[in-house]
Amino acid sequence: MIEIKDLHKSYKMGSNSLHVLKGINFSVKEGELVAIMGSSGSGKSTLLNILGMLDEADSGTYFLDNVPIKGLNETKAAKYRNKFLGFVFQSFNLINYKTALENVALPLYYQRKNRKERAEKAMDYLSKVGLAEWATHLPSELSGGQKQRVAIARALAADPKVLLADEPTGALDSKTSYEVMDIIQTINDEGKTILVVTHEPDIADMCKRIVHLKDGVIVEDKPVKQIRASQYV
Ligand SMILES: Nc1ncnc2c1ncn2[C@@H]1O[C@H](COP(=O)(O)OP(=O)(O)OP(=O)(O)O)[C@@H](O)[C@H]1O
Repeated sequence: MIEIKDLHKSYKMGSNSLHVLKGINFSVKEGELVAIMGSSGSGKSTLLNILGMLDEADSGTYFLDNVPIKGLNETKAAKYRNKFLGFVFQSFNLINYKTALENVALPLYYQRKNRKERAEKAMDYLSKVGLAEWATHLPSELSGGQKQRVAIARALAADPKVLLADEPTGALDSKTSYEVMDIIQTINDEGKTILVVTHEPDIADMCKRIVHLKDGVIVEDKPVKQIRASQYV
């Protein structure tokens, strides 16, 4: 599904250059639930922005569903992004004047689904995250965890092949964080490929595999089960 090889990225700042990603290699198969973990400044967001086609690497290759991303022009890239990738952000990014249902229906509007289909599908996705009863509420009337669940339902409504979540629990207390991760696990159990960027080890632990980034290089890439087993020997 995702294959990246020898990815490098630097940021230019005046005459200086900050080398942030220093030769990243990894691949993600369909149906995986992967945490990209690392401390602040390790390069997680930079990597996620490249994976999300919001930014380009300086060198290296990135194949998404066997298509090389570098060769795409902007229009094609946008189409490809909308078709393949769904995003969930730390700050939810909901539209404040739209109800929960309308927020979830938005990608369906862009897919030119008719009104009835939009309402039905959006309701299905809201139900999936346990918020059917909150359909007519505005984001301001929802808790942080509920807002994130609406954001997840919205991302799913576009039926992306891969869900990219950037610190999805970063603005939530631990109990609510676990509830949101429970939903992410359920969606993954149903087959969705998901990448979760986090700096919190207990959130990474709720994924199936952890890619540990440190100073722009991958220092560990292992299934969670294997990491847990090695902790008990
Ligand atoms: N647009 C930019 N211009 C210049 N430097 C940047 C830019 N974006 C990020 N950086 C720098 O690149 C390094 C990696 O940043 P990045 O945001 O990828 O790390 P991160 O692991 O996601 O950190 P955090 O958890 O704090 O978000 C940091 O030193 C940051 O200051």
